[in-house]
Amino acid sequence: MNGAGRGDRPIGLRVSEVTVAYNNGHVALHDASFELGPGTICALVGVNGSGKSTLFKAIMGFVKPARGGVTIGELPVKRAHRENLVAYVPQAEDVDWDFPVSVWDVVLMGRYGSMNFLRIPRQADKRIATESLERVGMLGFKDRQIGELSGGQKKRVFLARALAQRGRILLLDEPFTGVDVKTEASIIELLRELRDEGHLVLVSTHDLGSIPSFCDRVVIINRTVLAAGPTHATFTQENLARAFGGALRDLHLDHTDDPGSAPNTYRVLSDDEEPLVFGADGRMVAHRHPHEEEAQ
Ligand SMILES: Nc1ncnc2c1ncn2[C@@H]1O[C@H](COP(=O)(O)OP(=O)(O)OP(=O)(O)O)[C@@H](O)[C@H]1O
Repeated sequence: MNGAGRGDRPIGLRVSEVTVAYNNGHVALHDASFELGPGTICALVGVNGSGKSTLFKAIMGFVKPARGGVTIGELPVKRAHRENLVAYVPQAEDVDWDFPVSVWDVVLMGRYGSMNFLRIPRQADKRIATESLERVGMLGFKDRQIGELSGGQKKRVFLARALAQRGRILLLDEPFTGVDVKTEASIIELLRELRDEGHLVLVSTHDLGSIPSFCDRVVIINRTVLAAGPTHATFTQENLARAFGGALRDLHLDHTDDPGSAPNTYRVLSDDEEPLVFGADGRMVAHRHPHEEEAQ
């Protein structure tokens, strides 16, 4: 473990004018800038191909920006990763599930950065791996091969690996894709606990409807940062329309049932998950249907 080192302190993240071009010349991100402090859950949203995974890869040091840079707790990326400050939960498609390895081995990998070159786990490593599996409700599966788990169970095991790493920053690439409602709720609960312990959690998701319920901040991207800030100010109809354009279903509801009151106009943006409902003033009413609001 890092003992009383930097790994136990609150750590923020700064992305400054990051431009990433792939070898084929495609510029996936240009001039992307935002800053996040510790004790925060931030959603990263954008259409397919908008550069979310590329941004994670730049933060992880897997791709090198052509311009700009990332600092993690004031440290450059390489140094921050040597100090185990960032844990990453990749998209399911980025993992080779046929690799013959048990759930226990996957979670112990989260401890590699703290082990010596022989990678023999100490009691403390085993204790942390056990606690991490317990925290995601997967301890009972510890001897299973990773390839034999369901999609949602695999996600929870990778989350346990990230927890075992004890990074102060957690990057989660689409953790809710293909998981059931109960698992999503338990992952969100865990992210809230981590936020309250001072972690910074950056989570990319297409599940727009759930964002206002658990994210303090939002970064909206489309090959650059379109908007970044507190959820209430950033997660607006206007910004979402800019980012998603025709990719979201957009309904207008004129709500004129009560002849005695002024008509309310609702606008519903939906990504086929929970709909987002905005009032006539463009402010979010709820992430539910207006008729549900009415029934309360
Ligand atoms: N290794 C690569 N080589 C070339 N182009 C790439 C590479 N990886 C990604 N891209 C391109 O960069 C752009 C951004 O991809 P990225 O995976 O970052 O998007 P994303 O926002 O994570 O998308 P999704 O929501 O579909 O996961 C896309 O146009 C993609 O085709």
